[in-house]
Formats: sequence, structure tokens, C-alpha cells
Amino acid sequence: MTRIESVRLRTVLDSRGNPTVEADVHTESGGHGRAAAPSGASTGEYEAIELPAEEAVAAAREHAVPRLEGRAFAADQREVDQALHAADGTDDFSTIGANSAVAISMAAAKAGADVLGAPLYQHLGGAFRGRNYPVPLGNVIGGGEHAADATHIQEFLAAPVGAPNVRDAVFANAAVHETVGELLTERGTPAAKGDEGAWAPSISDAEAFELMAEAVDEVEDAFGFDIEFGLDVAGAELYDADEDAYVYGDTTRSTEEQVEYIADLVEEYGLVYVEDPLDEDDYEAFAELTDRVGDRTLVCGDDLFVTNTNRLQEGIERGAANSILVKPNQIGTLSDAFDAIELAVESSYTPVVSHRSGETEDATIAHLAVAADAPFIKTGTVGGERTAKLNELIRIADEAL
Ligand SMILES: O=C(O)[C@@H](CO)OP(=O)(O)O
Ligand SMILES: [Mg+2]
Repeated sequence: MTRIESVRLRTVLDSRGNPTVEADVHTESGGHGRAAAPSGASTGEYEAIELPAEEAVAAAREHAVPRLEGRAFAADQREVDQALHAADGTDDFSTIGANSAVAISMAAAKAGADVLGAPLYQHLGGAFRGRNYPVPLGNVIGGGEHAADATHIQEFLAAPVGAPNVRDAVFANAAVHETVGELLTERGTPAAKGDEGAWAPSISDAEAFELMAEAVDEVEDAFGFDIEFGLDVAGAELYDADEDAYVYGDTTRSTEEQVEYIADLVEEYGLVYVEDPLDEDDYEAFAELTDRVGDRTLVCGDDLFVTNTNRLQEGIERGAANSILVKPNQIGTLSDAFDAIELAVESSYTPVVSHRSGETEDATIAHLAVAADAPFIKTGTVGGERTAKLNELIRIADEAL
């Protein structure tokens, strides 16, 4: 019924203006799914390989498409994803590119859902999913690899943990973003936006903390529910291996000082979420920090785990974190992303489904988060490629699909 008739691949624009892979999957029964690969800027060293988009398309046409057309069933996600692995033949998708793999994997899922006549989240998650919605973590102020001459910490994320529903949560994050913009204007600080639509002013990290605290308080009063905030430190980008230190402009911190610094920030600002506070190779320092603050906040591994069950398993054994960021393009298929979520949940790690800094209008991750019952999703605050996911969450909750 859902046998794949054709897989078409092309390159389209992503939000940074770079080419990315888009896939169309058609089934023999007339079903259709379309999806596009996102792309990171602060990529983890252990991520699956993103090939230049044209190269990825050519390689997938040669190796993967013949294994899918007339052979695989779009609704059988494991079969589709195994065919992609078999076509690639490496453990990091370096033959066909994780960008081709993830676009095809997600397009097949959508084609399967289309034939079945079910919303994507239900096809992926089953009949009992669709009652819980993730809290959106919204990037409000940012710098690092996402904007020049802005904060050293990559992302300051609003976290509307007390929102009564997903729509109010989404609007609260937009309000925090707007409020920060107003506070910057009042201070006469000009601010452009970074790759994810967050404000990227030329201010110190300390000033960004003060701005976030003020904006979150203001919006909390206006909306009447609890709003906290968190960070993506993107520690691997700050860590300088030669100096064995974290470099924040003129300030450097040893690993011990970095652990201390983050633990103090968790205390001072009541941070509910801290992603990649340390370097991607330092399981030990991660474990030390988790030991200190893991009862109060999520310590999330992004570059540390790269949505990879082997790396997550090591982290679980070493007590490195209590949360994992899940980005399908880091590992290449939806099946692999689901495996990471399942291992996380079994081990009491909180899964956080996430966008990339380079995005498209594709809204698959909104469905993935609902299908997997993930408590959080990180997918920006404003900007069309970000609101594509946020508005899709609102539609899912409104049963408008
Ligand atoms: O570090 C991150 O978590 C992401 C998304 O916010 O950034 P990038 O896609 O550049 O890796
Ligand atoms: Mg990150």
C-alpha cells in the first residue's frame, strides 16, 4: 500500500541562504511527503557527516534511491532507514550525506502518514500520543557561532515552564523576545539578529543575564504563569584545547572554574536548562556539574551526545548529564533519533527535540516532539523557519491537521 514509487531530490535554500537537500517521496498509492534537511553552525565533532548539498543529492541518487523505489514501504520507517544505512555503508553517512539521509527519512515518514490518513505525530507515535505538548525553549539573546560580536554564550533561552498550554507558551516566548528588544532600545543598544532570530547585541554575557531576568519577570507578570530561562553554552566552541581553558574574550576559565561558573549561574538565576556547559569530550566535567546541580536543572548534552546511542550510553554510565538534545540530522534518520529518545527515557534522561541554526520551513520536529512525548522542544522564537515549527505545534494541539 505504501510502497515507494519515486524519490526525488533537489537543493533548495535554507534560512542562511545556503543550499540544502529537499526530498519528495511518492508512494504507488498516491501518497506524498516532502522534507528538507537543516544544517548546524556549531556542529559537534561526532555528528553524522553533512556533505555539500549537490554532492549529497548525487550520491543519494546513485546509492539510496534505487534501494527505495519499488522496494521499500514508506510507512515502514525502520525498513526505509535500514535501506538508507545499507545504501550508505558507513557508520556516519559519509557516502550519501546525513543531509540526504535525513531528508529522505522524514519525507518517507510524511508519505506514510499521508497514505494512512493520519497526522505525522500519530503515525510516528501511535494512537495514544497527541495529548502532551513540549514546552518550547525560545532563543531570545544569542551569539557564539550564530552571530559575530555578540555574547560568548551561544543561546539565552526563555522557558515558559508554567504555561497552561502550548499556544500560551509559544506566545510567551515571543513576548520575552519583544521585551528584550524594547529593553535594548531603551538602553540605546543597537541589536541585529543572529542566525536563529535571537537578538545579537554587542553586550557582555553578564548584561545578557540581567536583560533576560528582567524580561522574563515582566512577561511572567503579564501572562500570569511561571517563566524561567536557560542556556546553550555551546562549551565546545569556547573550549581551547591548547590552553586547556574556556575562552570568553579576555577572560579564560579552567575546567574547574567553568564548572564553578555554571553552577553559580544555575544558583543565581534559577536556570532550568543548561546545554553543553562543557567541552564535547569532557564526560568527567559534565558528570561533576551534573552531580552538583542535576537535581535543580537539566544538564543537556548536544555536541556531547550528538543524538548517538553509543555516546549517550557512555554518558549514562558516567552520570554525565540528565538530558539529551535530539537533532535528527545529527544521526541521519528518524529511527536513530527515536532510538536515542527511547534510551534516554529508559535512563530517566529528559529528551529535548531541537532545530538547527540553519533551518527550512520543514516542521517535522514539531511532530517528532509530540510523537515521542518529549517534554521540551528547542526551535527558536521568531522568524518564518522557526514559527513553521511553533505554529505547527499550535495546530497539532488544536487538532487542526
Ligand atoms: O547548538 C545548537 O543547539 C544548535 C541549535 O540551536 O545550533 P547549531 O545548529 O548551529 O548546532
Ligand atoms: Mg547546542
